[in-house]
Amino acid sequence: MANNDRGRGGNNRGNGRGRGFGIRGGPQRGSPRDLSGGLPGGPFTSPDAAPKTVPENWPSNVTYLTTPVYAGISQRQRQVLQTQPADLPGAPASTPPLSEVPSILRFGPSPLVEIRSITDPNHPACGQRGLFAARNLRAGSFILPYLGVYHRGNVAAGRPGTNPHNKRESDYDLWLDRDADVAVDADRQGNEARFVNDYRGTGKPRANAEFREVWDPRRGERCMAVFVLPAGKRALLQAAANKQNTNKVGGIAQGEEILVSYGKGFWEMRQKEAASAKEGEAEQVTAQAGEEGGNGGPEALSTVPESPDQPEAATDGAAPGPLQLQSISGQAGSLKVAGKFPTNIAWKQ
Ligand SMILES: C[S@@+](CC[C@H](N)C(=O)[O-])C[C@H]1O[C@@H](n2cnc3c(N)ncnc32)[C@H](O)[C@@H]1O
Repeated sequence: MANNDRGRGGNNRGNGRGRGFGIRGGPQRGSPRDLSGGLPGGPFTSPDAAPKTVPENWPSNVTYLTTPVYAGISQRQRQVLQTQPADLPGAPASTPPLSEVPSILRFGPSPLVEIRSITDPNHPACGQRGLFAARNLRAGSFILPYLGVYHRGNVAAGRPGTNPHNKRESDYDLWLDRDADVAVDADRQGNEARFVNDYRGTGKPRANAEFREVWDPRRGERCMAVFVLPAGKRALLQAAANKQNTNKVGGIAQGEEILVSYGKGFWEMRQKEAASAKEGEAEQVTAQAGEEGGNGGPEALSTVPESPDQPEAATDGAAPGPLQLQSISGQAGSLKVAGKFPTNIAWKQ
């Protein structure tokens, strides 16, 4: 965690905000941009069916949230979250206001996404769940907030079991504000956003979505959210040259999996964990072999995952650039580094 420098870093206030999302000189409070996914009338105004209280395929052992839960964060931290970064003491004058979630966004299951079980044996998260687009989602549009338990981020850093809100390490813990030491953990309580997988190993060359910090005017508070990545410059230029409608460039097609980049630090930490697990197992095998007179054999180690190749996400069809989380926006987030390296991993790239 401590060495994961993605997300809201120590000095990224006003640094790169607005890139790729069109908020430069953009929305003021009370005048949110259209982030509604590009559907006529917006997806939030015309629910398809009677409101559901829990999304389809929601796991019974996880509490479904429609607003965040707060655990162990101070009044001061809460105040920071209830302040636009531009209004924080010391923020550069150029800091733009955060984009706002659509003010008509309803609380509860999102009509834009579906949680699906992953059954494709080639998918590295096979046997788990993933998040899929239930409709065509326009490039750059807001998908849904990332809800969970707001907690002190560094309490559990490197010390599993020390975080009062969650005694186990979490694979769902996202930095909300590193400076204020607040993270959001959706391990046991969360919404559909907790099912967003990383693109690595899925066969997709890059992410099609990202975590981004936003302002929620319904609650007067900042939160993390999942956005469709903006269309790449090259694709836009290409479309313009072909006299195509540039509004239709990029985006996520209905039925496609929504994939982000968790950040290099997340996977690096898992590689380290896997390596030390491998060492630990090797030592155990050697010890057992000594005790039993056997040789342990390579099968004893076969469940330890191979080290993944980690291609960097590019922001468009152009040559791969720096990690997507950095290149798109200073508001982008990454999963905190905690938890175990997935044992079912099958990296193909
Ligand atoms: C935030 S959760 C994503 C949802 C998860 N698949 C589920 O069903 O709950 C993060 C975990 O999903 C798995 N995962 C996500 N993307 C992956 C990928 N590209 N390769 C391998 N495992 C992945 C890993 O176990 C990771 O710790």
